[in-house]
Formats: sequence, structure tokens, C-alpha cells
Amino acid sequence: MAQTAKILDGKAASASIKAELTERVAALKARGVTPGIATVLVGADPASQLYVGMKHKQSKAIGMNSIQKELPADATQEQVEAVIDELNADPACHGYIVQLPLPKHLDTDAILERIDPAKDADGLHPTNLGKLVLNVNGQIDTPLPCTPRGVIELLLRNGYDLKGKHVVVVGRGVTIGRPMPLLLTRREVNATVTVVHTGTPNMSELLKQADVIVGAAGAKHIVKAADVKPGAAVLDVGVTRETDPETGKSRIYGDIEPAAAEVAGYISPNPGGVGPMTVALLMTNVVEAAERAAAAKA
Ligand SMILES: Nc1nc(=O)c2c([nH]1)NC[C@@H]1CN(c3ccc(C(=O)N[C@@H](CCC(=O)O)C(=O)O)cc3)C=[N+]21
Repeated sequence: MAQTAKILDGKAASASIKAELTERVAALKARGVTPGIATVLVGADPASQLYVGMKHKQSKAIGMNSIQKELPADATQEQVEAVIDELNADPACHGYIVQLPLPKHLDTDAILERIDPAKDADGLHPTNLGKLVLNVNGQIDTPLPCTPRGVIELLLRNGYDLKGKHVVVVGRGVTIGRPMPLLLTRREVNATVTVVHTGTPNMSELLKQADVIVGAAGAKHIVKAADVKPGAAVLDVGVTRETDPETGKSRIYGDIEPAAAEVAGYISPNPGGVGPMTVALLMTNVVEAAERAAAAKA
């Protein structure tokens, strides 16, 4: 059977977000504020270096300042915390991320909690997640979790209306599975959500009821084509890196079985889907933080 699904093109949607951000950055610069993004990278993991490099390249392309902090793999907790304190105090930095995962000897939670919540580009600081839990409607003036926000933007920018839709989120991780329902159930979005995970006995039955599936378990091809309702929107957020047995090269496998594209109505490719959206929304969080800083100064 041929592929019939409409492609949810994350590169195209992220390009339009970046075009909008370019104008907001220019407007901020005209008011004397250059939005600044920073990254903290501990160690020299090649995948992390690639991701951090992408974030800087794209931020510079839209006119932002970017600050790169690098520490050796054996950096101490105190050394990493000193860099956090420095970025918290630096008025040129409006938002930043600590690239995850951190080396095992470091206390990741303590480091992430030390980030000034106003500068939390990931939108995953406990204070910001708490504010999101407490706010179901109305304006929200804290950074939002960027990958879940990217999933919603990818659908909206393809003309998909989530109101009244049943979304099944696969996975309960901190970056997507847990915050995704908080965004989807806000009144402005108004979706209904089920979260399934390894403790769910009837996952296949629940997936078959989904209008929208968000695969975010990080488990290769865990969502089978046979479990996708014809016409459903399927978003692939999974990243499993493995060697392709045919080419011998390292590649990304998603959470969605490729044959799902023959059943789905909409499908996000991976790569080229939610990944680029994450970066676009990360930059959006920093531009919004700079806009708030500029408003506070005025
Ligand atoms: N504090 C923190 N925040 C993060 O947001 C964060 C992190 N740590 N650690 C690692 C993960 C991973 N991540 C990706 C972002 C974009 C792509 C992306 O744009 N990928 C391209 C392809 C890139 C490739 O080929 O590898 C795509 O999907 O088309 C991928 C992965 C952000 N992460």
C-alpha cells in the first residue's frame, strides 16, 4: 500500500517560526535588548556537541547572541553550579539550557533546580512546571516545556485543530510524556488525553482509539501500524540511535513503525519532524524571556 499520510514537516514549520522570531529579535534590538541564549555542555559526547552546535547556529541566524559554556567530563558539582550562578547573574543571557544527559557523577536535579526559572529555556524547571499545573486558562508568563509545545505547534501550523480530539501520549518521561498532557488540556487547546507506558496492560486497545498519537517513549517502533486508526495524526518524538544493519551507519529510529504512514492521515517524519520544532520553541522561550526583561526595564 502506498503512503497516503500528509507529512507534518517540522523543518518547514520551524522555518516559519524562525522567520517570526527574526522580526521579534529585531524589534528587541531596536529597544536596546539583544536576546541572548546560552548552553552548558559538560563533557564531549558527539551527539550532544552536534545538538548544542545546531542551537547556536540557528540562534545566531535569527540575530540572537549566543554564549557557549563548556566544561570537562570530570567537572565537579561545584564547578557546574558556579557556571549556573554566572549565567543567572549575566544580564546578556535571557535563557539557557544545561545539555542533558549530564555525566553520572553529577546531581542533575540539583543543577536544573539552580537555574533561574525566568531563564529556563527548556521550560522544565520545577517552578515553571508547577505554574503550568496551576494555570489551565489565561495568559501564562513562564517558559513552557519546549518539546510538547513543539508538538502542538507542528499540528496547529498544519491546520490540525486539537479541540475535542483524543490524544494518546506514549511514554511518561519528564521532557514529553509528563508535561504534554498539561499543555493539551489547557482550555485554549481543549484536547482529551490518555498517557500509556510500560505499566499499561491494554496499550494497543487505547492506541486504536486515538485521533492523535504522540510517540515519546524512546522505544524503537513501539507504536505498530496495526494500532493506528485510519486517518489518525501520528507524531514521532522517539530517538533511538542504532547501527543500520544494511548500511552499517548509525541512524535514528523513532517510536513509530514506518508502515504507520500507510494508515495515518498525518505523520511527522523523524528526523525532520518534532526535532527541529524543539529547537525553534527553545529559541521562542528565550525571545519571550527577553521580551519580559525588556518590558520590566521600560
Ligand atoms: N536540556 C536539554 N534540552 C533539550 O532540548 C535536549 C537536551 N537537553 N538533550 C538532548 C535532547 C535532544 N534534543 C534534540 C533537539 C533537536 C533535534 C533535531 O533537530 N534533530 C534533527 C536531526 C538531527 C540529527 O540528524 O541527529 C531532526 O529531528 O530533524 C534532535 C534532538 C534536544 N535535547
